[in-house]
Amino acid sequence: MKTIDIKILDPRMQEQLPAYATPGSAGLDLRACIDAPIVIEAGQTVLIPTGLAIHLADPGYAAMILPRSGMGHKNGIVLGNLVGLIDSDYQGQLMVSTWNRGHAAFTLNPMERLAQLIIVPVLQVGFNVVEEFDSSERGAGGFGSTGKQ
Ligand SMILES: O=c1ccn([C@H]2C[C@H](O)[C@@H](COP(=O)(O)OP(=O)(O)OP(=O)(O)O)O2)c(=O)[nH]1
Repeated sequence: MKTIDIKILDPRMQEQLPAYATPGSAGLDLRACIDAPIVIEAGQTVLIPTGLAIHLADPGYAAMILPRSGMGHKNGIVLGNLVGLIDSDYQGQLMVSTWNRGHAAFTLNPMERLAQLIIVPVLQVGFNVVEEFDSSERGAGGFGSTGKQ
């Protein structure tokens, strides 16, 4: 398993570093490193610290912050930026833009599992400017152009 550098910015995270819940898990839970419960009103977005910083260092990787399914589906707690993209050279604290898209206030408790982090491979590309592309079966068709079935 690849290892990456991590800084523990909040001592409470010492005992609960993100870990894969099962051998097949893709995501690492991120916790709300807050000192007291925060009430997030319906429609409100708040930036929540995680107490952690990572440095992927390799431009062939990125990290993404995604909602937790249960929090999103049951409580309407998703991400204000929909997906958080963590650059390989970012060394600051991982922050979770937390959006209550639901219709009721939600109380976020200290150290509650809030979102999840996945590490993904990334391909950086250069551009080859052309006038015409080589032809392809799809061409410019999109947005349902292949029909409903
Ligand atoms: O949910 C997020 C999204 C981003 N970041 C951090 C890591 C990322 O590498 C950095 C910049 O993010 P992004 O490039 O998406 O932000 P931007 O609004 O385009 O600002 P910048 O000009 O800093 O790139 O902020 C987080 O901690 N949480």
